[in-house]
Amino acid sequence: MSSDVTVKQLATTVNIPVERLLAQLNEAGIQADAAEATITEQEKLQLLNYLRRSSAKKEGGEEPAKRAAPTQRRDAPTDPRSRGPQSRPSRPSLSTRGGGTQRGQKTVSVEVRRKRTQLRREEPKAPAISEPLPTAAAEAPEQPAPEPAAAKQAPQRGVSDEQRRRAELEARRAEEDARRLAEQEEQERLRAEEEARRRAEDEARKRREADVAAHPQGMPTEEAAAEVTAAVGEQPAAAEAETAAEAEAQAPASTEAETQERHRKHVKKHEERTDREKDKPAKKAGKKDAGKARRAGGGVDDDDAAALGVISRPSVRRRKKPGKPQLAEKHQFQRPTAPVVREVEVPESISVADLAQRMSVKAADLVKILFKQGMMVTINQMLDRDTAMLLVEEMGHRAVEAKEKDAEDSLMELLGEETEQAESLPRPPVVTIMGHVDHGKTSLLDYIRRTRVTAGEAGGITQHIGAYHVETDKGIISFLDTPGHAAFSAMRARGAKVTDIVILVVAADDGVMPQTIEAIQHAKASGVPVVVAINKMDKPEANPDRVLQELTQHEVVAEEWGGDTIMVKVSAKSGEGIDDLLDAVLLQAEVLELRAPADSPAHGTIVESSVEKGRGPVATVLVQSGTLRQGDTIVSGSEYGRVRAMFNETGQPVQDAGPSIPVQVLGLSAAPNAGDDVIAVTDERKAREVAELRAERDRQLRIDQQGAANLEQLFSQFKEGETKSVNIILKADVQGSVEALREALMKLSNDEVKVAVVASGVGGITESDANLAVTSNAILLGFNVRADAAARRVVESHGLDLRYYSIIYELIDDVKQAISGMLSPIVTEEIIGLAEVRDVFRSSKFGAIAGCMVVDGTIKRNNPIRVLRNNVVVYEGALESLRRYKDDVAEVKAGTECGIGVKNYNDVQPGDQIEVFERTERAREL
Ligand SMILES: Nc1nc2c(ncn2[C@@H]2O[C@H](COP(=O)(O)OP(=O)(O)OP(=O)(O)O)[C@@H](O)[C@H]2O)c(=O)[nH]1
Repeated sequence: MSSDVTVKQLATTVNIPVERLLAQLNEAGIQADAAEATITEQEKLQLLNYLRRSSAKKEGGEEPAKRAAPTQRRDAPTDPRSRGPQSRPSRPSLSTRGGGTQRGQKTVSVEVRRKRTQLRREEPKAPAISEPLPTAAAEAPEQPAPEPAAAKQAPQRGVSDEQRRRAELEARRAEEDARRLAEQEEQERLRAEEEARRRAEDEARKRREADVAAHPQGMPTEEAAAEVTAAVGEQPAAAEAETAAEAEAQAPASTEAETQERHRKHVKKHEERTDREKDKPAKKAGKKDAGKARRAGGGVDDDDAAALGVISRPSVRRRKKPGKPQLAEKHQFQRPTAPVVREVEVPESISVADLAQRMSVKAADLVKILFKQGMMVTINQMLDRDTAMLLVEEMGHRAVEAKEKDAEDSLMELLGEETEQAESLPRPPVVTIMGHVDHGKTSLLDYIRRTRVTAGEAGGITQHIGAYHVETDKGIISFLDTPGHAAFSAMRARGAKVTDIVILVVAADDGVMPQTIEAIQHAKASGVPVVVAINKMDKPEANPDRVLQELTQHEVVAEEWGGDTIMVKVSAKSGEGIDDLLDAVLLQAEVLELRAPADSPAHGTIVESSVEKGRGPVATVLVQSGTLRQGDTIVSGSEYGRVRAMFNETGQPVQDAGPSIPVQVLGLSAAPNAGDDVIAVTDERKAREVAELRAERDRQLRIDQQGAANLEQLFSQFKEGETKSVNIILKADVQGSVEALREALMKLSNDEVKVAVVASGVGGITESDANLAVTSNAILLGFNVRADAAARRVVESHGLDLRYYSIIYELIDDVKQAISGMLSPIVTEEIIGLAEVRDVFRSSKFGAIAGCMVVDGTIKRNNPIRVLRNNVVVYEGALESLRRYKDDVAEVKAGTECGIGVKNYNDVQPGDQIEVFERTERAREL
């Protein structure tokens, strides 16, 4: 076969214009001026050499021979035609193409080849493929043909790179998924392992598939581009095909090896994690399994899918799942930006946890805050109200004192419910008689009682129990047996609204007098209707019209004068008009429509009480609603008890008493006060609880109102001549001091003021001393001794006056000056901190350092101190050093450890206390 071709044929073969080929031939020194000119094989080679030289010059001016070697070496593994001298045309082909604007493309192609070369470690078939080289060289002029192909391959290679990256990304994501899933397959470990293995296999297969899918598309295309770019002519096609096939076989092989390695690592990691984390909920794992299965099947994560613009079914499901979190995010977004200020109700005492809950914060946060403030607390520790309120304010909320719903409240609530439920029936009126002195109140009450109260069989003598009831033809009336508005207003002041109707007694011979007016005012202020009894009508000087007229001036207008007040002319002496009066009262009661339930627990008021010899506490109870029965447990004020017996106003025992009926009750723990309420309760324990609560409240009230024995108060009272004795309880460190002080104090007594040392002794002030001070209204004086914690509690709760002294003169002088009312400005000592010595360290440099725990207040570096041993002062001085760890500090708060060095005192012992105090002076106010 002749290798000679015409220029046209060659131009067609290499796909360049004939003119351009002719120009190149001419430049190469080959005579060819027409398309039909024949080009010999020799001329072809000549052209090829020319083109190669030309390319070399353009690329760097190097000689082709010099440059050939590296080119060959580089190309050798991939391009079989580069082997041997014939392979050189491959470079000129590039050069030819690379001239001018084509250069960039050429460079890209070379890079691709190199890349592929790196992937292919072996080139066993290179010699075989090199066979067509001469042909390839001969075909050199045909190089322009690959140009478009190469140009097209560039984006293709880009796509293949993208695919490879994606495949790798997939692999990585699959691994990540596997890891996440593995973490959540705890309780179903075996199954999870099995499944993970299966999934890992799936992934590996998928990755292989992905790689295979990526490489066959990418590599051969890329390879073809490289081959086409490198080779010229059609002959290399077979070799190229082989190379491509080889690449196909090779590249996945290496990728697969890597994949398998990754897979092995992944499975191992997964198993380790699975073993490590077994305690997560199986449910979660199950859910994740489902997701895993989906992902394994889909092979593409949602993110990938999104990146690829693909929405797979699993991804749709996964998108659905975060629905709630999305909502939550929405809420979060809408969360108010301003701090939420809560109104926090703070009871007397509250645990840290409860307080945190009321503020909707973590208990641990409160513990932290308290810790910063020097309080070491646990979440279950109870905080007092003051601390809790400060804490609430600290957290930015508003603290309000909680209104405690105590036993009393709940009892009253229960009573209210029961009263409401019971049927309300008409009840008798309760009457109080008021009027001016000597207008005949007592006489009237006595007359009614004497004539109306059915006397008991035993002696027929009516009892004075503070109230009685009478039975008339028209109904029952109860009278409170303590006349006068003072008693009435006293009851009112105690909140007892007992009276329904007031009988205002006005002596017909005396008319309206000052107390008559007061009575009118009291009755009106209370909204209680008045029935006027114009008394002493039997007297000749009686002038009822004058009474009517005077009453009118005080807006009490008789019916006959156009008003609404019933006025009855009576005589307590003769009994005239008494029935009319009772009728009038019942008529008024009718108007008032008085009703109360009878079938419910009793609720009433104490009218009178006393302690009688042989009977114990006796109380007259006016039942206001319900029925009081013998055997009932009642609570009255701060007393309680079981109704042992009940008597009526004639002294006869009764079993029960309904609304508006007064009875005398035996069985209370002590005599309650007039005006105290009486409540029947079903449970004695509850009665006691309420009574104790009230007793405590009363006690506190008394303390608040009166205060306890106070030196300043006593001394100020001396001036007013109200107090004639000063009671003192004296405790000192040694007997000598006690005696000396006692004697000195006794000498202070004079004719006007008596100083009484109620008790004295050696040692700290104890709880018993403090209690004695309470009962004897005494002042506590400690000389070189201190009160213990229990004593301090009593002192605080009763507001006792407790003073500490270290100098006898000062103590005596204080009392003396106080007595003489010449107290100079008061120098008070306030103990601001107390530390307990836990351990003592000896240092040659610092002497004895006491390792302390601050138990109360704050230890301040510059304040004076005292060292106490068993509550007795053993040293007074100053601090040498105050340290926290190695730092010198100015102060240390309660609950914190510190190191204390006492100036000039090295005898500190574990168990000692170091108190830090502050002296303040203030002017006396007398
Ligand atoms: N003639 C006459 N004297 C009466 C009548 N009522 C009371 N007295 C007399 O008036 C005096 C005072 O009567 P009391 O019943 O003590 O009057 P009181 O309002 O209770 O007086 P105090 O308890 O001091 O507030 C007594 O001497 C009675 O005897 C009456 O209706 N007619």
